[in-house]
This record gives sequence, C-alpha cells and structure tokens, in this order.
Amino acid sequence: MLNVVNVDKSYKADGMFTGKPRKILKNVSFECFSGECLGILGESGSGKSTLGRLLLGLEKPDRGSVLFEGKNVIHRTVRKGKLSAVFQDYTSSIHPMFTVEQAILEPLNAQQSLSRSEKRSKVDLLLTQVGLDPAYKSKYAHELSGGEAQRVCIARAISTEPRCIVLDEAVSSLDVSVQIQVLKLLKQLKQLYAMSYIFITHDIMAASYICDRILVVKDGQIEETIRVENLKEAKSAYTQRLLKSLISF
Ligand SMILES: Nc1ncnc2c1ncn2[C@@H]1O[C@H](COP(=O)(O)OP(=O)(O)OP(=O)(O)O)[C@@H](O)[C@H]1O
Repeated sequence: MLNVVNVDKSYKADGMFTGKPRKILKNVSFECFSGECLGILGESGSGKSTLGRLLLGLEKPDRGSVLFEGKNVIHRTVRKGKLSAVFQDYTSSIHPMFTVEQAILEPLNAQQSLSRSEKRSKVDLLLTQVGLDPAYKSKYAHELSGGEAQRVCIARAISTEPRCIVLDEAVSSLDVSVQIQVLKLLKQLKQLYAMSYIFITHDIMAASYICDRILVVKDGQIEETIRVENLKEAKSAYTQRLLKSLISF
C-alpha cells in the first residue's frame, strides 16, 4: 500500500543554503501493508521524523520515491483524504482561535460530498468515537488537557476515513496513564476504520503494544525489520539496549 523505494534525503548542516549537505536518510526502502501497524523505532536524530515528512509528501526525497497505492505522494491529489497525520505537539496542532468543531471540520470542509448538517453530525460522531462528549465541540485548545487535545487531533485525522495515518511520537508527550488510554483508542479505531498506521517512536513499550512489525532505524538506515512477537530475538544493539532497560526496570 505505502511503498518507500531507495529514498535518500540530505539537509545542509546549518539548515540554510550554505554548508555541506549531510545525508539524513540513506537508501531507505520498505513497504507498509494494508491494515498493518508498522513501527519506526530509533534513537533521537536517527531520521524518523524526516522519514515521516517524506511519507506524508510534505518534503521531497533527493533520490527514490514514496508511493501510495502505486502513485507518488508528492502529488496532493494522491494523498488528499487518504493519508493523514498525528504529531507529538498536540497543542500547536490545533489552531488557538478554532473551536474543537472548527478544528475537526478543517479537513472535512475540503470534502464536497457532505452537506453542512452531515459534517456537523460527523463531528459529534467522531468526538464520541475518540471518547469525548460532543459538548467538547465548543471548547478551544487551551481549555483541553493534553490527552483531550490529542483525542481531538486523532478525531481530525480519522475524519476523512484515511487509509493510513502517520503517527509521529503521538503519545510521547502524554502522561503514562493517558498514553495507555490513547494507545488503546488508536487500536480500536484502526479496527473500526480498517486503516494502516505508521507509528514513529523511540518508545519500545508503546511500539510493542500497538505495532505488528517494527523497522529499527539507525543513522538514517534501516538496521533491522522485525515482527513484534520476535522482538526478543532482535539483533540490533539499539533494540537490545532498549529491551534490557525494560527488563532492569
Ligand atoms: N529541516 C532540516 N534542516 C536541517 N537539518 C534537519 C532538518 N530536519 C532534520 N534535520 C536533521 O536531521 C537529523 C534527523 O532529524 P529527525 O528529526 O528526522 O530525527 P528523529 O529520529 O525524528 O529524532 P527525534 O526522535 O529526536 O525527534 C537531525 O540531525 C536533525 O538535526
């Protein structure tokens, strides 16, 4: 369904137009299958979020391509309504001047097929599906807790019934107890909407709870691909280190 083929990506060292480019992603190839939750696990700076932006068509690879159902995601029409995202920073993901209803309606408004009243009742349904009372629709972002705000971001991400959601550290900023609730919710919604997830994280516990398969990224390369049930046999030093830290904890 989502195919990454021989992708390279570099950035200028200072992020500007001067300086020597540094290769952040090196010949990355993999596929995320329909209905799968694919984890992308790696330490800070390994290139996970860069990969996430390329998957969403927000940036262009220097070499190679990202194909969604055979078509390049760089074209807006290929990803519109079918690919969506939930990021770590839930507070800035919701426009401060928007009510929850306006935030959820944003992607829905691009859909011509729904009438205004259909869109309104869809907002109520989406809020219920993410475990929030429909009365939340008149609240603003600053009136929400972290967990509530992330639920609103999830409601917005599923509003167009996408085929795939890229979740970049989507639970990392939440309290541990709220993380578990949101992970459970994501699992239920994945079933309900028959979606795929790309779950970007440095948290092996969260990844092993929600993912079917995990790609371990190191220095911009895929070090290992492993099914969650085989995690204990992971070869990469990074994964072994993470597993050990869990056991000693
Ligand atoms: N727009 C940019 N311009 C220049 N360098 C960048 C840019 N985006 C990312 N980088 C660099 O690319 C490297 C990989 O960053 P990236 O955010 O993809 O890593 P990550 O694995 O997601 O890290 P973290 O877990 O800390 O978020 C970092 O060294 C970062 O400084």
